[in-house]
Amino acid sequence: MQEFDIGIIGGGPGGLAAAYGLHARGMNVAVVEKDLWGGTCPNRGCDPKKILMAAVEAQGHSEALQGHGLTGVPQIDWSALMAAKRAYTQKIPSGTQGGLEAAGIANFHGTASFNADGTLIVGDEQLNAANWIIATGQEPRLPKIDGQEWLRTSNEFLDLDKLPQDITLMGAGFVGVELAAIANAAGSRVHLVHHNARPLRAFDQDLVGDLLDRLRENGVDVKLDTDITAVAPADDQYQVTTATGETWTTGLVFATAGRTPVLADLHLDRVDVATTTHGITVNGRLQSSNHHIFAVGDVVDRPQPKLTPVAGFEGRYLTETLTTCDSPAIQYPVIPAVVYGKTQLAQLGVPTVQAEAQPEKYKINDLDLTHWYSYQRIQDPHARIKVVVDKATNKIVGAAVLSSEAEQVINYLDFVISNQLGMDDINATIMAYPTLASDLTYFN
Ligand SMILES: Cc1cc2nc3c(=O)[nH]c(=O)nc-3n(C[C@H](O)[C@H](O)[C@H](O)COP(=O)(O)OP(=O)(O)OC[C@H]3O[C@@H](n4cnc5c(N)ncnc54)[C@H](O)[C@@H]3O)c2cc1C
Ligand SMILES: NC(=O)c1ccc[n+]([C@@H]2O[C@H](COP(=O)([O-])OP(=O)(O)OC[C@H]3O[C@@H](n4cnc5c(N)ncnc54)[C@H](O)[C@@H]3O)[C@@H](O)[C@H]2O)c1
Repeated sequence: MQEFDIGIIGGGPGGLAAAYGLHARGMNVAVVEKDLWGGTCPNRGCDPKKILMAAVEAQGHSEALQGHGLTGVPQIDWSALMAAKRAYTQKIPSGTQGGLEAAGIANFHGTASFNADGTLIVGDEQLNAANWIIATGQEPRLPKIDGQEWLRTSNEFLDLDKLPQDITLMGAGFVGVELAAIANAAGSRVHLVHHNARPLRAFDQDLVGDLLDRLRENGVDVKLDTDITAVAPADDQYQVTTATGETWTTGLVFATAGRTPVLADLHLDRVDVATTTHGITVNGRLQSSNHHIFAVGDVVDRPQPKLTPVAGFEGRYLTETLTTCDSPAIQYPVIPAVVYGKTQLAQLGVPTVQAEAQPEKYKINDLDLTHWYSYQRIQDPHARIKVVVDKATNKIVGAAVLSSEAEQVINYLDFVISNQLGMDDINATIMAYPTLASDLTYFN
């Protein structure tokens, strides 16, 4: 039996943030990982996806400048792009584990499960800790349809040796829309199929509509209100069937219909940890129904979006909580969300739908940016922002942005909102011109 102050299950962004923070505060910490050290984000999530997106973005910028100074649209060489991605991801697990070793943090590779006495089994090892942190993340959900066994997931997409000429994505959430943008840019015919009329439902629906229009213009077959009911092999391809009897043949079908918490191996029933279908139930201190077991990251049942910076924020919060008496409940700052692609959709702070419902409190500046200098310069085909302003303070409290530059604009606005800056503060700052940052002056 090995004894620790804190045992952390899951070596992704949430678990690692907690591990390094608690170790720095003098705690004797152990981390357990069953698969790839580093977790989803750097191995099969954000980072590999964004490497593929680099080529997508470059192609999008080149397309926009055809007839405006550039000729010839660059084509994506999938094998070379995948090699570039692998050159990055292959180093992640060993590099992450090496970092733990170098810091002197105990690490165990294997699947962790609890015993009824509250100790943890990892292969042949038995660990005991005063407190535990569960950071086991989420995994792709496979919808229950005929031929479920033929469905692939984002894990396989982000490591495909060869991209089929035709693919089908089942679900138009973050993952489905981003993979559609990548496959479309790389030359595949993409069917993006969503079961209801509200894809990316957490985002401003006008801007989601604009984004889907852009995908359609680029050749993506977007099907809303369409239920895929069966997938069956057909020669070396697959036949897809919908509830209305529509069928088509496609190279591969990917389930992009959401993710589900990774709990199965843990035997949480043995240690009285309450869960829902959305993950581990926690109080404001990220403490589960077992007061010695905490949870962070994607595996937590909470309303905040499941993103890497949120997992890291929670990990750092537990560093405080587990080393300080009477720490307050977690308070999240505003959280930016970005759907990447040639056209990016980003959102932050008070949602436009909430602002529309409270016209006495908020005004919305709905600005078509397409003809603004920053976007004309790069010939961005469609750029729009909705800025939510609190009428009482005249300060920006939220925004929804659609453009090829939305990821940058949303981070500038994050800085403005998080620091409660007003237009006077913005105008008092001299920013390099002409840049996206200097546009901030004109948003309110
Ligand atoms: C395709 C894709 C793209 C994404 N893009 C972005 C993006 O652009 N920006 C962004 O902010 N977020 C993005 N995300 C979300 C982001 O990856 C997650 O929010 C983040 O990884 C959550 O971190 P985590 O530590 O909670 O979980 P994870 O990173 O999932 O880590 C959990 C770890 O726990 C391990 N584990 C599970 N069970 C056990 C067990 N019993 N014993 C031991 N170990 C166990 C797992 O193997 C895993 O390594 C993306 C996700 C996907 C799938
Ligand atoms: N850029 C980013 O930051 C980024 C990228 C990818 C993932 N993520 C994170 O990972 C999480 C999971 O992403 P996701 O896209 O897997 O989930 P999601 O919940 O964002 O989207 C899944 C979508 O699939 C739909 N769906 C469910 N069942 C379906 C079915 N049978 N047929 C068709 N559609 C169906 C759902 O209505 C939903 O809109 C996100 O919520 C986000 O927090 C973030």
